[in-house]
Amino acid sequence: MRMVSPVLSLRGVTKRFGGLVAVNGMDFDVTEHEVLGLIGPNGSGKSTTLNLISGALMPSEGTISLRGAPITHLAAQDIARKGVARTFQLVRLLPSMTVLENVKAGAVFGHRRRWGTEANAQAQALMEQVGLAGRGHLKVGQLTYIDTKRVELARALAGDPKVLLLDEWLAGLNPTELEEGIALIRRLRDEGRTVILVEHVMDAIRSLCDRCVVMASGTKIAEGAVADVLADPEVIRAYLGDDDD
Ligand SMILES: Nc1ncnc2c1ncn2[C@@H]1O[C@H](COP(=O)(O)OP(=O)(O)OP(=O)(O)O)[C@@H](O)[C@H]1O
Repeated sequence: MRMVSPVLSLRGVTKRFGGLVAVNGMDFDVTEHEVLGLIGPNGSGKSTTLNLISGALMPSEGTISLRGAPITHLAAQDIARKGVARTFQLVRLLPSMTVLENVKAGAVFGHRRRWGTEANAQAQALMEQVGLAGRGHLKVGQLTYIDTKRVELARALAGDPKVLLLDEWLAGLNPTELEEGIALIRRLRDEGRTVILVEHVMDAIRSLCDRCVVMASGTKIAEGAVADVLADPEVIRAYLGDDDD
């Protein structure tokens, strides 16, 4: 059997906030070109897990490795530089800057730095890819909600990340936008990107993910092929106990 070495590995990753264990001994791998869904009821620890991977938070225990090299205690900007890019649940862009400037900022801070004409050319290509062609001159503050999300995605892609973390990127979209958003992520998948998708939209998980990891109360309760995991009685119980879904 051919061994596929993981792009990203978590081993025993734990995060405590005072007495609360928000993430409890998480173990999982993401292999190259895989779209891994990270799902679970509200408050189960998904965003905290992404924050630990991207370096916004430090784990209390455990190890996070990128292509076998530990990144556990690096600062967020160093982790970004090594190739982990993310989008946020609440879009974080520079509102007084243009779309083009925001996308190019991603090329400066990312894994593969680009400047000048090279950064411009790449930003134009990415804007086209995410559906923002011709809108590079607009200020981000003038955009519709879905377009700000497109900018965030293009900015995250601009540094050529080895792993892309999408934190509820589809949240808040109307049904038409949702279809466009899913198609957009599918294209990323088809071009071989490695992605962790935190998402409440189950149709998106079903249509985009190879595998998923399910969290409940900070702990991994299931992992595997999407259809199997979603049929797992423990997973169903965890979701039924969640009043918000
Ligand atoms: N900075 C923090 N300080 C204290 N507690 C926190 C902090 N961040 C998260 N928590 C708590 O950790 C737990 C996990 O939260 P987290 O946001 O990771 O869940 P989630 O699965 O992403 O939820 P949602 O689906 O609602 O976004 C929750 O109980 C939350 O209140």
